[in-house]
Amino acid sequence: MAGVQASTLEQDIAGARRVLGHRNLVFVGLMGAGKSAIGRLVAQMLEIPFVDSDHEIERVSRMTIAELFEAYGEAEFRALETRVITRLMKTGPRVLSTGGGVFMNEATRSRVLKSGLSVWLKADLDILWARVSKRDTRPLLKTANPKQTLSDLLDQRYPVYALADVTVQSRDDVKETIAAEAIAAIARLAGGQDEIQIS
Ligand SMILES: Nc1ncnc2c1ncn2[C@@H]1O[C@H](COP(=O)(O)OP(=O)(O)O)[C@@H](O)[C@H]1O
Ligand SMILES: O=C(O)C1=C[C@@H](OP(=O)(O)O)[C@@H](O)[C@H](O)C1
Ligand SMILES: [Mg+2]
Repeated sequence: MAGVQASTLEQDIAGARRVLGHRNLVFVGLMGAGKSAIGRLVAQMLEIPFVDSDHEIERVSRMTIAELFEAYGEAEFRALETRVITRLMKTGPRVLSTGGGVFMNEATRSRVLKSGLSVWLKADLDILWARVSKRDTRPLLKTANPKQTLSDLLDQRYPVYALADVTVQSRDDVKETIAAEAIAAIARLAGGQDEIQIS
């Protein structure tokens, strides 16, 4: 019944907000997983602020991600990304959707695991490819065989993304359903973890 589902969602929202406390909810995962789209939706549902690290980088640099890669190279982009995430992790709560490389940085990952709550949006290669191939905004995929590049990144990164606190399967279902699943998964952490304070 719709009423029962609605009240369950409301309970999950309240539960997730309690579990989160002052922490940031950090979405991690590969390009196309839906971190930006689902993160924004989850923030709306939890009624907490939303920040996308790529958008924040574009705002402070006044350049697009593609322009940054082009002008300064990946290393400089990563340095900027680390600075932005480090700053954002100091206050909360908010939903923070990261770029796919953020959680691969060991120091950043430790910071997120220590003071945030991380959700890995996990998706199969074909779903990721179907989504990212519609746009050419991702410089790492400007290769001779971008699907193979994505597949290689998946092999390298999935063992690391798996260190996130929660895993949610991102699939071809409406975004609201995936967002609700992420919220339910966070609510289920109640009692399972000590509150971690932001330092
Ligand atoms: N569950 C979904 N169903 C349909 N389209 C989706 C879903 N999740 C994400 N998308 C779309 O896929 C594309 C990539 O999503 P995005 O949020 O930018 O991923 P990421 O930030 O992880 O790279 C966007 O066009 C987004 O609207
Ligand atoms: O995986 C990566 O290393 C990257 C992912 C992108 O963000 P999305 O994961 O939001 O596409 C963006 O930060 C940049 O192109 C690099
Ligand atoms: Mg994104």
